[in-house]
Amino acid sequence: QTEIAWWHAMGGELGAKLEAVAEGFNQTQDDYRIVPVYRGTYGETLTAAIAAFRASEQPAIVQVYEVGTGTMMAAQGAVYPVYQLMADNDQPFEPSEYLASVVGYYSDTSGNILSLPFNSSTPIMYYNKEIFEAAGLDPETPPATWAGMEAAMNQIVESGAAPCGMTTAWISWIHTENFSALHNLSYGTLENGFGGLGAEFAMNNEHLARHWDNLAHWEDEGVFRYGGPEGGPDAQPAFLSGECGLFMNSSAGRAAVVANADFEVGFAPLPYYDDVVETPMNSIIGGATLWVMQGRPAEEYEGVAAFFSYLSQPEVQADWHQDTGYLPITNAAYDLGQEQGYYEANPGSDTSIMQMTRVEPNENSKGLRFGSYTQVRALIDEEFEAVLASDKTGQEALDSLVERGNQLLREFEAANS
Ligand SMILES: O=P(O)(O)OC[C@H](O)CO
Repeated sequence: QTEIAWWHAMGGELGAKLEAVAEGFNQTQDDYRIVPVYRGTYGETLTAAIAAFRASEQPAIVQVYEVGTGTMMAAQGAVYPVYQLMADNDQPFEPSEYLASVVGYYSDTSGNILSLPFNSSTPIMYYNKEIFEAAGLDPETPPATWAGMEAAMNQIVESGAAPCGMTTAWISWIHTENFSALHNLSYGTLENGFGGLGAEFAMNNEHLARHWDNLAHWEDEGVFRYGGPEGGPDAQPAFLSGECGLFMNSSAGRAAVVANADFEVGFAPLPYYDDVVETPMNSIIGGATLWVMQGRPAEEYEGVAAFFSYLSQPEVQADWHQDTGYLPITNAAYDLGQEQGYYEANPGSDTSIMQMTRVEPNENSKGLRFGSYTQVRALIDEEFEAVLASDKTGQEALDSLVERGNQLLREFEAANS
């Protein structure tokens, strides 16, 4: 039996479900055994995979978050493109069967898909209906705008319904990148980096600056609680324990919410500033894809291709989507959920899909692709924390982010062209 290592970044409920998916494949045949290995956060997993490749100790499969795509695409020689892997191993693979917005994110300029869409998500809002009721808010009408959010946060705290109005995961992904997409604001030149390595950051606009200032102001007032850097590890516990009434997180936060919330949870699209856009754009995808690394024995690649075919089956995809809150990656998996009556039986389970597909994505909302973005994400957290500490205004922090981020982009461009 050939063992195939799969490095991943899924802890908690998601990790358990990922292991069940691998075991599901292992049970279907005897030739290969997928061995999942948890490597920490997305950032840590990507860094570990690159270091392992340099030391010739790379796994066959590594799960890389969406913002690592630019780095992986540039890592020629390290990556075995998925379209090629499937063709080399005679496994059928039809990109048009996958959701268009997901395929576009992970294809090269010739339209070839380079990594396997496995767990794509998009951020949504969760809220505690019991806290809403206790605060005198309508539990069936979550705030749609940031003005409504401010009023709801204040009412939750002032009424004594909970000590915290709102908390959030991912300042970078939700309150910087998706914020820009929803409000139809450019994040960077050259179509947010899709047009080539020469792109520059351009997110230092007054609207994002105001939003960062607002978050800092609400934190000062005690109605917003910062969840920490990168994924915001303190946010989900603060929501699940009933301390914060509203919570923004990946649609895949659904798994933990369903497993652990002992109150009724509402699901809603992300709020927007109605003086910036009349109606918000689509949100952008997050989550991760599976990249195959070069340099492993041929029999491992046969097994990887068979595993990827297994992962793409409608039943496997639909189960994973429904159990976790990740998007249904194939059209067939979404159709299957509809036939099963899943979305009707589970109100809010399609909030993510609706929000992502409500308008045709444009160059500000189809996503971003920049090199060295793991480091840029760390800069976003650092600059945002400087605003929280009142060391900088939102505008000063974003100007500094653009300058420091562009420095990283120029270094990345020089190293990869
Ligand atoms: O929590 P996930 O897996 O949906 O990922 C969130 C972000 O997209 C990571 O960049």
